[in-house]
Amino acid sequence: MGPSGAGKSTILSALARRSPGGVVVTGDVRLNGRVVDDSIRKITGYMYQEDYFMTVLTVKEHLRYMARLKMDRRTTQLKREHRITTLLQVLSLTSVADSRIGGLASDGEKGILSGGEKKRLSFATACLTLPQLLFVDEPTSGLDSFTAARLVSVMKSIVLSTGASMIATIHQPSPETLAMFSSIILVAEGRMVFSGTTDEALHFFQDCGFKMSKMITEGEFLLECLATERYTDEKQSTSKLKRKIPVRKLAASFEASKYYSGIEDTIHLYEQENQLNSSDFNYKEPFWIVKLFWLIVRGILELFRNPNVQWIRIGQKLLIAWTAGVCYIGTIELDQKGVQDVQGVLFLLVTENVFAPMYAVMAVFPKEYPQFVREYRNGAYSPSAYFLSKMFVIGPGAILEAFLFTTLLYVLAGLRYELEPYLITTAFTFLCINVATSCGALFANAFSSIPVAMMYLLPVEYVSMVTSGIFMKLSSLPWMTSWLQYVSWFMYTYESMCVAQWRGVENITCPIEELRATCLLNGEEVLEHYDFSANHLIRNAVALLIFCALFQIVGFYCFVRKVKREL
Ligand SMILES: Nc1ncnc2c1ncn2[C@@H]1O[C@H](COP(=O)(O)OP(=O)(O)OP(=O)(O)O)[C@@H](O)[C@H]1O
Repeated sequence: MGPSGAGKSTILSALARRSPGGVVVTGDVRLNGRVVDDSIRKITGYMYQEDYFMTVLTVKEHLRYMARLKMDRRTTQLKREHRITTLLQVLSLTSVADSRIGGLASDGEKGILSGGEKKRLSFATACLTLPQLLFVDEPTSGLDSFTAARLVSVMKSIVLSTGASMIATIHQPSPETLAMFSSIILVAEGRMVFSGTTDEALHFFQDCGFKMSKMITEGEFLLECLATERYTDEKQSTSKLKRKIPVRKLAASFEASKYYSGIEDTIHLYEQENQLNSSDFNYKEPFWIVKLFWLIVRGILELFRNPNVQWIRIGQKLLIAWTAGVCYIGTIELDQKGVQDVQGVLFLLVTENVFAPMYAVMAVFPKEYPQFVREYRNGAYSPSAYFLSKMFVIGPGAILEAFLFTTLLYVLAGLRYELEPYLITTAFTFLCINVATSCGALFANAFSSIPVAMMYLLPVEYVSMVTSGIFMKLSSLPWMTSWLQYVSWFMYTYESMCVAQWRGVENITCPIEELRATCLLNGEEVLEHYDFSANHLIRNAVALLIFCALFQIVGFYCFVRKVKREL
């Protein structure tokens, strides 16, 4: 307990070994005398001050997925369901078990669960694994004093029923709430100022010269003793304190007091009597592949539940295909004008299948990052399982969009009505889209923010587009930039689509016989005109697969590096 900014959350996360990146923690964290490492994350529960949930899930679904990701792999389905049902009942969440969790206030969405219900759901999530030690950061913030006291009371009964311990930070407890804590640690300016029972704390501060007015509660009195701001004019102070003592001095007085030596004796006793043995950590987390599976299932469910993500984008795609397609209806013939029209449609197919999926993926990673951080710090899954699950979840949606877009535009524009060219066009659309999504994942994770990522991505995209053969003859590229065509995934896709349309076309009409020398008279000439070769299909497919793999590997490396740096 301590005033705002005293360092409560910092010390709690340090004890739970969940400190954010950049926070330097010195010393050991000991559990019954034994030094613990980061594996403590898997065997302890942690409830954060702010809630982050996948808001389109229902309360029960959320708990079910978290149970699959976190509960001991030996737990049976029956026991999992029983644990969820019990928690829902004890935390009075049964009536909202099938309601969607709703958005965060900061999302601008209206939340379906109330603030108190979300706090209880957070607590249920932290309790799922029956942890023997629970860290709870400001469980009562934002709640009225009655609801806060009720919540702490329910938390305490759940924790006691499993024989566990709970360490909570608390800002301004009501007398009822404060009375529920068996001992308190008072913190100010990042220092421990007192540790013991509430009664001992009152005695300690009164010994230090503070006088408690009858007008204020015990909690208010303790907070006022720790208040760091100094009043220039005593009359401005609502405090009835006799005098102010700097926190540094208070901490020194505590260290010299009998209460402090009592703590040292207790620690010593615990070290001797309560050495943990390895069976205390008898927790077997679910297998990596099982976590990956449930992350994919959860991601797919979210995708289908969230119309903004999927259905609207599919509708938008079909609309673009239709709008573009109707402009070409009846225009494509095997003549000189038709060549330009076909090349135009192919250009639309390539660009539309690159930019939209790439930007969609770029938006996903930063949006979900806060929730990933929470779940990762709680030991729910690894960065590799999360990253791969995203690729699996985003891939099919993007492919469905591409398939619908390509098919509609292909038919409306009247590209070659034969199975083989259609299949080649669709296959390269799939490959291109996978390269684009992988590239989006790479840039989203390689840079600190999306604007910075865009700053680097746009030039790369433009170079890739300019050297694709759409805008200039590849043979006319100057020698120092001609190699760029081989790193242009636009080029590999565009060339393959051109081959699909023009390979085997034997006659393209020329309007004026005298101009035959300047006309493109068959498909082979069209391909030659663009410096493309009909033999490059396999090469292009392999190149796109290599791009995809490369972007995924580097993207994953950047994601892991970012996680390691920040967490
Ligand atoms: N021991 C410490 N040494 C240096 N800086 C610290 C220490 N403890 C906390 N801080 C810094 O003080 C600031 C406030 O810390 P923290 O958020 O933990 O406070 P809090 O008591 O939880 O605040 P609130 O009640 O407003 O959530 C943070 O910037 C944190 O990095």
